[in-house]
Amino acid sequence: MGLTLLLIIGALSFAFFYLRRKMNYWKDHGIPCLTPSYIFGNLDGVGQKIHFTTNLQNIYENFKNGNKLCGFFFLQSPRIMVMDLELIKNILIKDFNNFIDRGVFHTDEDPLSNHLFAIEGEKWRSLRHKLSATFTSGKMRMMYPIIESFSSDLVNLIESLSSNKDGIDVKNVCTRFTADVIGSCGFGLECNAMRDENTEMMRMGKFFDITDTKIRLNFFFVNIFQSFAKKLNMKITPQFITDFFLPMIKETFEYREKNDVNRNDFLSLLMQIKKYGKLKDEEMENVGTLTFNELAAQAFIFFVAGFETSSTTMTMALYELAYRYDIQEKLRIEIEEVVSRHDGIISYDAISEMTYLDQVINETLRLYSPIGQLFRICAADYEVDGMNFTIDKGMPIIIPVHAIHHDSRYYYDPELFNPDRFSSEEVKKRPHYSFLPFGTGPRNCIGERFGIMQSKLSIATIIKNFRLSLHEETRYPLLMDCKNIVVTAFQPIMMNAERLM
Ligand code: HEM
Repeated sequence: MGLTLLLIIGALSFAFFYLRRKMNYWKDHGIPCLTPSYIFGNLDGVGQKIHFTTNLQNIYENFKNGNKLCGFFFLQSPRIMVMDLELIKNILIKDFNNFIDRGVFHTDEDPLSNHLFAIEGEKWRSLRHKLSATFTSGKMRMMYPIIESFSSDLVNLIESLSSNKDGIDVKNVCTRFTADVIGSCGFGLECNAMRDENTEMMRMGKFFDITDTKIRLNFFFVNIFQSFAKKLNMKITPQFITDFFLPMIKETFEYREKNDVNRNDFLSLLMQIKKYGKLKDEEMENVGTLTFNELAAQAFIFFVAGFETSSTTMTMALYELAYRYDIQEKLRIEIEEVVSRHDGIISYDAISEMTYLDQVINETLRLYSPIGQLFRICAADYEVDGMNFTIDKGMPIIIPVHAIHHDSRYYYDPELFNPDRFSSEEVKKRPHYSFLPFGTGPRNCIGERFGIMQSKLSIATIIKNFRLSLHEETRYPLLMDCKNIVVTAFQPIMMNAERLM
């Protein structure tokens, strides 16, 4: 009995001193850090009372003045938050070769996990090189008619819902539009989500809406304890997603190969790279072919990365426009004017000329960045310019995009939705790298053009055809859902839409 008690006391003391030493990491390095708790580090209340992004913003606000970076603890693991814009530039661009990877979990046992967002080093570089050709402005122009073909369904859907006395659930509408667009441009599928919201694609889209506790815990576990999770043969992609996507991509792929089908979508472009190591009719070097699993993982990431981000951007822009009649009216005047010069059609050239719409979207992305932070891993010890401090090899780095976008040093009255901040004169007054909704540098968002094109077309279509206002039960500002990893409102955003003739 006495020995057992002694052993327990010994083990507890060891754990205590081990943790205390660990949690002194930043203090020992002379780097500012909020006092962490031994169990949750600096994540106390995250996912319960506070969103991860807001938590980072609080840390940022504590240390932003006079510090290039600060430390924090992700549970017991030390991480760095970089706040200085020059240092951000160095990490994302100048010294990119030392910060290529994000440290996202992926494994060969989970074929859909080996996608561009997660893979590392030279493998990433080679794949990115291959895929870049699928996102040029020429390719966007080519895909535009596919997206445009959904405009009439969008108008019909809103019109059919507009008599609902509880208003229109705007997130639901935007998600259904995005499911149809991405299903079609990604996989050549007719999802019909705008005609029937219970389609499989909509159910799959909920994958990123990580409020399901089991999916959420698995997601965090595999990412935090990566080697352990690999030893346990764990996967990041839920089985029901793999069971849906892999056969669907395989079936479409085999059908197209057999029947020599060529369509202006991502799958066709990926199939060309798979077969020829390049796009078929283009003068470009052979960049090496893809395996079927590599192709499937890329088609899948286009869906995951494009789905929630684009529908959130559309939703939040419409929410702000419904609240701010003056901005909505100014935007409508621009849309009418530009469209009248393009035979009444919201064509690719027409949306390219809508500069105020660009400003509205940029301001939405500033205020509600769907991805609130960027991640990088330090590949080799890195001396920080102008500081007597070296970032250790393997250290995870976070760039707090949301906090920078809400920093009053860069954006006066930061909580106010004001698209005028993005006029070319105002943009020139701000420092570079104070606006990073798509990241920057060689590992920025590859789908930026597609995300913007889709958001612009849908917003222009809605504002041209409807006058929006918030339903009386929709609050302003919104209460955000702290459980979700992306920016999502806690309650549905309900709106009224009056048809314009
Ligand atoms: C408004 C819409 C979107 C936003 C705000 C957004 C934002 C981002 C951000 C912040 C990153 C990380 C960049 C970095 O670490 O520097 C990223 C990466 C990525 N995004 Fe997007 N994204 C959007 C739409 C899309 C779309 C439509 C697609 C695909 C069709 C896409 C595909 C990707 C991929 C594949 C990556 C990983 C790139 C790499 O690691 O090389 N995104 N996105």
